[in-house]
Amino acid sequence: MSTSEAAQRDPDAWTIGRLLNWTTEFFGERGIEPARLEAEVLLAHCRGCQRILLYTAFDEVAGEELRQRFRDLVKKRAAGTPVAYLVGKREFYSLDFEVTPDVLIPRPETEHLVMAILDHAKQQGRADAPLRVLDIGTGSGIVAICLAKHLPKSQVTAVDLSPQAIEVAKRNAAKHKVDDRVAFVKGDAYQALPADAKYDFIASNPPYVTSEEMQQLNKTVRDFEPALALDGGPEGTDVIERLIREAPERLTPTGVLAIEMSPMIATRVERLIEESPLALLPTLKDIDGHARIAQARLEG
Ligand SMILES: C[S@@+](CC[C@H](N)C(=O)[O-])C[C@H]1O[C@@H](n2cnc3c(N)ncnc32)[C@H](O)[C@@H]1O
Repeated sequence: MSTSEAAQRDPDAWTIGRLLNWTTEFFGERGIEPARLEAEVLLAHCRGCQRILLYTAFDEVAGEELRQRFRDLVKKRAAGTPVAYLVGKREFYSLDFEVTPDVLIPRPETEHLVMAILDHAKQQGRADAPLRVLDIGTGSGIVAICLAKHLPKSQVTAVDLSPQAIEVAKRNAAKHKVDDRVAFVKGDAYQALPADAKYDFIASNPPYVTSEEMQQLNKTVRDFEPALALDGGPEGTDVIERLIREAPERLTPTGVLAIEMSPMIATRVERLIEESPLALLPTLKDIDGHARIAQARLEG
């Protein structure tokens, strides 16, 4: 008897479909959204299949071992652990990246940071040039690695204060076969870089949550993602101020600095650029129309 025939005989059998429906309701009641998607991602992970294949197995009875594994993850998710940490990966810019609790979970907004740099490289007609690129606060390495992949002759330097994050980023660079062109540096912003090093592009998604906002963050973010990746100090601009202040010495004459920020601090970040020797370029909006990427270049 096949597992789907078994399901037809026993309406109480835990089929893939019933597990999904039950978990979607369970997550929904606890405010875990998108409930269906999260249930699917966890079940597909436990079953070792793509999410889409759950639908062809809808009537299949789930074995005890699969149910146990799934139950454990559902419990952890209900207690707040983000799905990306439970499955150990997240997609960004159409690539899969390893994530652990030592790194921020990649956000879709950050794709605008990658696109901003790629657009500048194309506009300058230098996408295939041997560019020098710097990513400050690399975390899982997503920005550095996507830029290395799409700027095939570039040499990328990726900096982070967290040695644990750098280990994750190194594995991601190897996985995506750009480890020969991405150098990782443990350090504080520009401090550990050679004194005379200059870059064609500086990208950063720094910590930019204000101290007040840190208290109001969703528990799944505040209690599980690294504070070092989020906390931008009282105004959210502790790291951003330093990135802007020291950029004039770090950019090549045609170089561009692009910084991801929260729309809440956009005006302040633009003012910091205007007060610096840099020229402010138009701020880019994200898909929701929020000011998201501040940009600057050397004056003149
Ligand atoms: C918002 S996360 C961004 C991670 C990754 N780039 C991304 O977009 O998902 C900020 C990162 O900056 C690092 N960081 C915080 N302060 C730093 C500093 N002063 N110098 C270098 N890295 C820093 C954190 O460890 C964290 O990995």
